[in-house]
Amino acid sequence: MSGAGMRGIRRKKSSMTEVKIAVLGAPGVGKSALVVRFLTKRYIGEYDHQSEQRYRNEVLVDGDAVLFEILDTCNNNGETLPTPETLAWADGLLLVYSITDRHSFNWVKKCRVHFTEQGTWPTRSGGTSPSLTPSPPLMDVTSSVNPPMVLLGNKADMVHLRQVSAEEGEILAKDLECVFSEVAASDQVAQVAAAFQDLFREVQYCRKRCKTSLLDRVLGSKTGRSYVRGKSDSALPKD
Ligand SMILES: Nc1nc2c(ncn2[C@@H]2O[C@H](COP(=O)(O)OP(=O)(O)OP(=O)(O)O)[C@@H](O)[C@H]2O)c(=O)[nH]1
Repeated sequence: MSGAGMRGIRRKKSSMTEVKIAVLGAPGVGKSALVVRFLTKRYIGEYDHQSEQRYRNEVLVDGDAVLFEILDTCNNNGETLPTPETLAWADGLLLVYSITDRHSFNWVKKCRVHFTEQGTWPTRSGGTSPSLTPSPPLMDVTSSVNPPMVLLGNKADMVHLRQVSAEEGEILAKDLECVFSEVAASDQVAQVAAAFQDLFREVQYCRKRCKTSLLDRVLGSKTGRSYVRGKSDSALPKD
């Protein structure tokens, strides 16, 4: 990000919130285009397909600087499902398909089954890939919870080639209990940024919920809290 772009960001290095996001999807759905759009506001049209890329950048969310670490994954054959290492590394997942590619939508559906089979957000003490440092434990690994996710139907500018309806995206998002939107990395800056920011808020909510449930357990509290996924923390009832 340019110096000018960073000028408005309040720098609180020591206490800056960090978030690790893995961008997952079938080949060619626009993963790199979305990441580059979010971090630089630019769209360059052609991107490296050979290897996964990692980015670290500060971005302003709700008035605070957040350090985004983003893994732009590489799925060369279109069959590979997210590895346990990637899932263990990430705080949140951006699941991407292209509205012009039915196979890419099916790939995300396969991921959903894959998560269910795993039964839980993979344990943080699991294996680490050589290039990835695991985050500290986020939540109780014995609980069965979906990872914080956002589902994106990319290439929404190509409606004439649409193969997946918006309704299908909404249904899948309901299933995954996550926020959904259709975007076009090629045209939209704000909408793409909003998707990453929504995911960050989901991760923050999860972190808070994890702390709360631990506290509940320690204090023996029986009070339950409900959460409407997709709402920002500000929309949640105050303790
Ligand atoms: N029309 C249109 N094309 C897009 C959009 N987003 C990405 N593309 C194009 O789709 C192609 C693939 O985009 P990438 O960002 O490389 O896709 P990827 O998912 O990272 O691809 P792999 O690295 O092969 O997995 C490129 O030619 C992009 O320019 C979009 O919103 N609309």
